[in-house]
Amino acid sequence: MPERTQSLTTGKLSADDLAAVLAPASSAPTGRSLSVAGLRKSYSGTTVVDGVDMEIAAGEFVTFLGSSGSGKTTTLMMLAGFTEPDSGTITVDGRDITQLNPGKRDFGFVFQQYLLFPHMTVEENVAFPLQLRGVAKAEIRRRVGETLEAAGLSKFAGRKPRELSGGQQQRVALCRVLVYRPPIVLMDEPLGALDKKLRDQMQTEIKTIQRELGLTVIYVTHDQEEALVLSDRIAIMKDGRIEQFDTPRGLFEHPRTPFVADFLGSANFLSGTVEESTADGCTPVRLDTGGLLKARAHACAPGQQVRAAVRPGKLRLTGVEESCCTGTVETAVYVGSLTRITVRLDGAAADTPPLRIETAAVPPRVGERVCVSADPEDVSVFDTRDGG
Ligand SMILES: Nc1ncnc2c1ncn2[C@@H]1O[C@H](COP(=O)(O)OP(=O)(O)OP(=O)(O)O)[C@@H](O)[C@H]1O
Repeated sequence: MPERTQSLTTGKLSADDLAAVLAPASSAPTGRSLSVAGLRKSYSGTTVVDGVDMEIAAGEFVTFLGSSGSGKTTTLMMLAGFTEPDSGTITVDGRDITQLNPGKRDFGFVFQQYLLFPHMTVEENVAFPLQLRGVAKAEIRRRVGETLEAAGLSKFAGRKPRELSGGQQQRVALCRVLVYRPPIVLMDEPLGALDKKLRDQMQTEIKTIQRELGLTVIYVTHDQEEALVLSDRIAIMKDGRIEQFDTPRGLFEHPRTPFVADFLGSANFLSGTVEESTADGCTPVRLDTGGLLKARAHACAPGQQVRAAVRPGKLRLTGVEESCCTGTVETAVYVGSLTRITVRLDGAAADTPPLRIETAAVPPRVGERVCVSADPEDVSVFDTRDGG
C-alpha cells in the first residue's frame, strides 16, 4: 500500500508526506540562520534574560531547556518580536531584525495552546496565513487541501477546533504554520498538553518534517527527553543565562558546569584535592573520603580543591585497583533493564548522600564490600571556586 494511503487510513500524520507536499522545488534548505548577541530583559528591576549570545545555523533544531522561570519563553518571545529586549541584537541571515515587528519577521509559531481561531473551520484556520500573504484563492485551496491530506486531517476540514482532540488540534496548528513554509519556526512547549504516547509520536513527526524541509526550529521545553530526541543542539538555561550550548552528547559527556552535569541526567559529586598529574595525562583526585578517582585531563593545579562529577551509569564495581574507592552496598533495587545501587564510601560523613550507581551486570548484595571506579573520560572536574 502506498505510504500516503496508509497514513490516511490510519488517520495519522505521515511526516514524510507532509514534508513532500511542503518541500520547495529546490533542494536547498528553507531555513535561515539566526544570530543573537547580548540579549537582555528585566521586569521591575529583576533581570530575567541576562546576556544571551548564540549562533544558530540554517536548518538547525535548537532547544532552550531549563527549569521553570529560567527565561526560556522570554528569550523566545524576544526572538519572535512579541517582547521588546532592553538591549541586544537579533539578526537573520545577517540582517538586523531587532526592531522589526512580529508580522514582518515572517516566523512561524506553535504554542502549547493551539491558538486556533474557534469560529473558523480547520480548513479556514490553515488557509488563514496564506490569505494574509495575499496568495491567490485557487493556490490556497490547493495547498491547504494537500497539507490537510498529508496530515491525515482531510476528513476534519469542515470541523471547528472544539470538535477535534488535543492531538488533532495541535496537528492543525502545525499545518497552519508549515503551509506557508516559514524560514524559522518558534515552538513553545507545543506538545505540553498531549499525553505521553501522542507526544512521543509527534516528536518523531516534527523532527522528520524539520529535517526534510531544512527548517530552522527554535524550541522551548522543560522535558529533557524531548530536548534530547529533537535537538541538534540544546541551550541549557539557568537564571536568564545560557549555561552551555552544545550537542546532546557534548552536554552529557563534557558538561562545563556542575549545574549542567546534574541537570541533564544526574551526577554524583565527590569533593577532593587534585594530586600531581600522572604519565597517562589524567587528573587524579584524592577524595575527601580517602579514595583516589582519576578524571580526564583538566587544567588544574596540584592541591586545588575540586568536585569530581560522574554519572550513575558510568561508575563501575570492580575488584580492588589502584584508582578506586572502597565502600559498602546500602541498597540494590532491580528496575527491569538495570539495577540501581547505592554505596556508602568508607570515610564518608553520615550526612553525605551515598553514591548512586546503575549497572546492567549481576548486582552485589546489600552489605557487600565493593570497590568503585570509573573510566577517567567519564569523570568531570569542577573548581570549587566556580561553584563546583
Ligand atoms: N511580563 C512579565 N512581567 C513580569 N515578569 C515576567 C514577565 N514575563 C516573565 N516574567 C518573569 O520572568 C522570569 C522568566 O520567565 P519565563 O517565562 O521566560 O521562564 P521559563 O523558563 O519560560 O519558565 P516556564 O518553563 O515556567 O515557562 C520568571 O520569573 C517570570 O515570572
